[in-house]
Amino acid sequence: MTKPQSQLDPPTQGAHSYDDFTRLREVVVGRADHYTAHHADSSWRLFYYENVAPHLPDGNRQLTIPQQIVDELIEDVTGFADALAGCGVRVLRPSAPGKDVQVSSPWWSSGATPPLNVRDNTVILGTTIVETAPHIRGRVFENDHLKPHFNRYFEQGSNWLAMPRPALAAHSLDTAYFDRHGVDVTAAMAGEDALPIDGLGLEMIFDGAQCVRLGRDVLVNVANHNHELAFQWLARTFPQLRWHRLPGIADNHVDSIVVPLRPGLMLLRDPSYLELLPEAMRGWEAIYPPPSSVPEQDYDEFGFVVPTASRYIDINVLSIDENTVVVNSLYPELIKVLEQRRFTVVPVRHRHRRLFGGGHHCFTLDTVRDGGPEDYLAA
Ligand SMILES: NC(=[NH2+])NCCC[C@H](N)C(=O)O
Repeated sequence: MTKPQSQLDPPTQGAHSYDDFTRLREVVVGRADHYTAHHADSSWRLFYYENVAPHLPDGNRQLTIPQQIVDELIEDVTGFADALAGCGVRVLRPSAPGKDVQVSSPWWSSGATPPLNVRDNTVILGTTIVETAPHIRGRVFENDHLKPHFNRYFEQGSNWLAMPRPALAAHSLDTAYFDRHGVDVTAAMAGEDALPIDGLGLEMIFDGAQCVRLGRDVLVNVANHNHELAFQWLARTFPQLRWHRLPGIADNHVDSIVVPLRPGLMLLRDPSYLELLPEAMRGWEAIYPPPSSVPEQDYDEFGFVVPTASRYIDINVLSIDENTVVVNSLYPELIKVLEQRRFTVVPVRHRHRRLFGGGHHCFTLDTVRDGGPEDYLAA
C-alpha cells in the first residue's frame, strides 16, 4: 500500500497559517497519553467554572480519570490522526508526556496537563508561531512537547514569539467575566495555595483558542483584563493584521461558538451571537447546531462526572479545506446538515469530548494552510 502523499514529502516550509478553513497541509494533533487526572487547583477551577461548577470539588483536588477512558480517548485521537493523514495532511505529534508529572514555580505547584488540546497554548499568525499565556498552572510547560516542531519551523524560517509567561501567582486571574454575570466564584478560589507577588495584580493571560483567524482579520474574545492585556500585546506586535474584540462572548475559548467554514459561511452556536460579531461578518450565512443525539457518556460507574466542555462542543470541527470538514461521527445530525450543503464530511469518532474539554479543533494546531492574509471582511 503506498503511503499517503503527506507522509512522503518532508516539511518543505515553515509555518504558514492565516485561517481555519483553507487547504490544510500540516497539523499538530495532540496526545492523551497518561491523561489520567484533572488537577483541579484554583486556576483550573476558575477556567472551567462555567461547566464544572455544579460538580466542583472543594479545594484543590486531583480528579482521577480511569485508564479505560484514557485508552478510549487515545484510540479516538489515533483514529483522528489517521483520518487526517488519509486526507493527505502531514500529521505531527507532540513528544510523549510523562506519567504523573508535577510542575512548579516559586508561587505554586500542580500536575502537568498532557499536550492534548494543542489549540489552546499557541496561535499561528501567518508565518509566526505565537505561544500564548496559559490560564492553568498545569499547562505552563505544555508547549515543551511541541518544541521539536517549533524549532524545526524556526530553522525553516518561521518567526517564533511568546507572550510574557504569566506567574499565575495568587490574585493573577481576573473574575470580571463571572462578576458581570452575577456568578459567585468563591468556590473556585477555595483552597488557593499559590503565593502572591506583591504589587503584581492582574497579568496577561490568554489562550490561542480565544482567536478566530480570518486572513488579515483576527477576532479575539476579551472577557476580562487578563485578556485585554493580551489583546493589546497582539495588536501592537502584529499591526499588519486587523484586530477585532469579541466583547466577552465567552469565559475564554470561542471555537464552540463561532467556527468559520469558508468565507461567508460559519457554524454559529446561536443567533444571539450575531450582533457581537464584526459588522462585516453579521451578513455571513450561519449554520446553527441541529439537536444533538451524541450520547452523553455515563461516568457514574467511575465515581465522578466533570464535563469541562459544554454540550456545544461538537461544533468544534476541523476544516481540511473550504469543502471538507472533520465532524464527530457520533453527531449524525450535523453531518447530515453539512452534507446537504455539499460538504464532504470526514466522520471521526470522539467519545469523551466533554470530559477532556475539547473537540477536533481543540486537538489540533494547524501550522500550514494554503490561505494567506486575505481580506475576508471587506466592508
Ligand atoms: N480549544 C478548546 N479547548 N476549545 C474548547 C471549547 C470549550 C468551551 N468552553 C465549551 O465549553 O464549549
